[in-house]
Amino acid sequence: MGEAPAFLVDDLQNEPLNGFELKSGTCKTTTTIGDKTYVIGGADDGTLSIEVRIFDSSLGEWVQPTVYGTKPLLSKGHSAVFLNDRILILKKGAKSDDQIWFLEVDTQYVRRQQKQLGTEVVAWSKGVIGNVEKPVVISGPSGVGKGTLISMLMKEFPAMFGFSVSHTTRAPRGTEKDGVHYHFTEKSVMEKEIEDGKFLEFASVHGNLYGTSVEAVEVVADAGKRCILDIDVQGARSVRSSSLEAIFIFVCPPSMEELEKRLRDRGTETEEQILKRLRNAAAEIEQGKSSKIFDFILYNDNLEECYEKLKKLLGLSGCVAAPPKSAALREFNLPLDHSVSKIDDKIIINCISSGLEKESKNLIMLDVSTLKGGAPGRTRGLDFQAIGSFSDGLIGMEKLS
Ligand SMILES: Nc1ncnc2c1ncn2[C@@H]1O[C@H](COP(=O)(O)OP(=O)(O)OP(=O)(O)O)[C@@H](O)[C@H]1O
Ligand SMILES: Nc1nc2c(ncn2[C@@H]2O[C@H](COP(=O)(O)O)[C@@H](O)[C@H]2O)c(=O)[nH]1
Repeated sequence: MGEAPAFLVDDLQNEPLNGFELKSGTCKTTTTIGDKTYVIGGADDGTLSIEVRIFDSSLGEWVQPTVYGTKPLLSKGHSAVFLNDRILILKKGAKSDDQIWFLEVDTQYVRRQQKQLGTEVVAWSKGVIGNVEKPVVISGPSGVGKGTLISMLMKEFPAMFGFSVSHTTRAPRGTEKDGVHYHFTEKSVMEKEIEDGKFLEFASVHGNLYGTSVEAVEVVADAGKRCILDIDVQGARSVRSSSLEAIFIFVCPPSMEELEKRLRDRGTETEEQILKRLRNAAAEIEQGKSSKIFDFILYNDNLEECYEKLKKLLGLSGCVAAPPKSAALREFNLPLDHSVSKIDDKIIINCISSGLEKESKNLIMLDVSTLKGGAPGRTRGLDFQAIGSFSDGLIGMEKLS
């Protein structure tokens, strides 16, 4: 709660239109939803990110919400459009991969956090152009061959898949590199980051802490790739109940004897660790097979055959490795001078650019009808089209991609 700067209260009383910048010239917008007015923009304390304050007219008070997610950096202004449960923010003069953001105000994720904290919560999620396929979660007991199968997939389809690099408190094995195989982390540091809400899931596995940070998944989505997560059953259960829609695959060994042989032959664990991992394997296999977490169960007996089955269920059988249809790589430059309107699930952006002799206008349509994901990760499924350009009365139709 707090005192509102006088000019903001004046602005709020005098500004009838949602989504447009306030007259105070501070690059703030207001969006009113019911009793609440969300004031979004640069804070007056010199912070570099876009801040959010809420004026609750039923209480006549300002509320400082708890803000989840990475905050977008300030730009030269933005437009704001309310879409059912979130506010679309279009940043002016930002780089093409930093223009579209969502401030979630009433999504399932936000409601859950609000219930837990008992305070007002909002959450930021960056928008990703295009429809990257659902992430793939692969689980199974230690030594079953998850890492081997994932390496084969990434080698054959390097442009299609990206690995979610987990955090762990265990020590690196001989050839493992920090930031590539894992982010090797101190327990106290990881525990603090978990407390700060930076992890999508985490679990204590074979005596160490492992976890998937929100950032690990976002980095892969930003590169326009399909994310692969190699996590244990507890982690898979947490992801299943999160807002990350994924395909869940459980890998089983042909027998416990073969699992033990693989673990021993790998030669990366001490005898004590091998025994611990084998003890845990029985329970993991039991849960993997019986719980409703997994969409598919794969038996990794013959490696090549198992790999072919994995490709088949990912829709890659007979597929020639090709670059993904990654719309995230498309350029979309939002000029400083534009106006925004909303028709159903379509956002119409009217871009005005002045040349030496004449002014030309471009109409861009941003389709938000098939949004997927969202906080605590990226919002996918955005598409945009140039629906017209006109100068001197000439109108042209063109698809941007
Ligand atoms: N189908 C298979 N037949 C025989 N050996 C296999 C097969 N699949 C994997 N392996 C071997 O088994 C060992 C364990 O495989 P891998 O490291 O991929 O297991 P993992 O499930 O990723 O284990 P962890 O969970 O401990 O990381 C490796 O030495 C690998 O080469
Ligand atoms: N819940 C999570 N489990 C994870 C994560 N990263 C890895 N793992 C699982 O841990 C075991 C052991 O891995 P190892 O590299 O020490 O052999 C294995 O089952 C992995 O699937 C994670 O981020 N979260």
